Amino acid sequence: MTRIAVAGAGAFGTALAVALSGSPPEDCRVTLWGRDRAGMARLAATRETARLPGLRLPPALTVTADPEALAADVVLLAVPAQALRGFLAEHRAHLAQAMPVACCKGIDLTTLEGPTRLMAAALPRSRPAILTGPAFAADIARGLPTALVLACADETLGTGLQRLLSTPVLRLYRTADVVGAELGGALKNVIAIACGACIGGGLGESARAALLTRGFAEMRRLAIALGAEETTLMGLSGLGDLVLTATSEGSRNYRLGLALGRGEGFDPGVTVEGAATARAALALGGRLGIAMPVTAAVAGLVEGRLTLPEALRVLLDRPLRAEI
Ligand SMILES: NC(=O)C1=CN([C@@H]2O[C@H](COP(=O)(O)OP(=O)(O)OC[C@H]3O[C@@H](n4cnc5c(N)ncnc54)[C@H](OP(=O)(O)O)[C@@H]3O)[C@@H](O)[C@H]2O)C=CC1
Ligand SMILES: O=C(CO)COP(=O)(O)O
Repeated sequence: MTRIAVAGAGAFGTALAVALSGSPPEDCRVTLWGRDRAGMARLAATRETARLPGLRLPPALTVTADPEALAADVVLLAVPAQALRGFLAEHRAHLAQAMPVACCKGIDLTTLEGPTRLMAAALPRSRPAILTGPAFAADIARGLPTALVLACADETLGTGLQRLLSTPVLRLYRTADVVGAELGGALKNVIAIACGACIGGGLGESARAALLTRGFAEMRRLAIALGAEETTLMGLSGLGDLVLTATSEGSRNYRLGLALGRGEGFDPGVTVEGAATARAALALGGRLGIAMPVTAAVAGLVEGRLTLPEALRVLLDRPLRAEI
């Protein structure tokens, strides 16, 4: 019996827990853990959540706020990237024996580290993995076909996780390039905000294609400098997730961009990973001497330092150069 715990009962954690408990690939038991005791008691009773309207939790899925549930064999960490460090510090003891799998997309603003480095620092005996790629929680929860990538430096552990976490409709690919997988997922959110702002500001689909492509060049430059393999960025976590989130109103990052472009407000309670990650990526780029003009424009927009016309002018006034 393999015990899988999903930590974080938001949209993504709930969708993953539902997918895994609806069609257990092996002899395993799935538990969804959330920090909000009253909310988890309500979820256990109603089997419904406002984060995924229309979904009913399968009977096989256990729902709890008891942190003892985190002492499982495999724990999927589906809390936002900026909350991960605090979550790991708080629950280190429960997670000590678990195989942790990050399910978040971002770079920690304080340490400038990705999720797997945070996990390795907090849980030194673990071999961290990350599950990432192009899939909206709502699509996974509805059982639509999706593909993600499971990254783990240890190929044997990675192969085991790939098998354990795949379902007949959730197809996992595998890579040992943990850095590339986590940076692809983190950085695409920044470019999705840029693309949303472009459309929201009425700049047109041609401009969005240019931003998406030049933003992707920026993603690759930074990721490779940090040790990623280019092929990983060309895959599901990177190009695949960028195409999804930079073109769909299903993406919260894209919707924040739309709001910025239109000069509208945006609910600060919504998880939008690209806002903090833009600042973190810019800091990393500065440290490594890598030009990141699109990321700088997004950071300026999000922080209110730049208007959309000003951000556009900065991008267009850059010296003409070779396309690399
Ligand atoms: N939604 C999607 O389509 C996808 C999301 N992801 C990634 O998944 C991650 C989570 O996003 P998502 O589930 O959508 O976000 P949500 O906003 O839907 O949920 C976030 C969850 O994290 C919980 N949480 C926040 N801080 C902590 C903490 N310190 N300790 C414990 N729990 C905490 C929240 O609890 P509370 O409700 O109590 O605040 C909430 O349940 C993000 O990195 C996102 O990029 C990846 C692929 C798809
Ligand atoms: O990462 C996602 C899909 O792959 C979800 O994107 P948002 O966080 O922008 O909603």
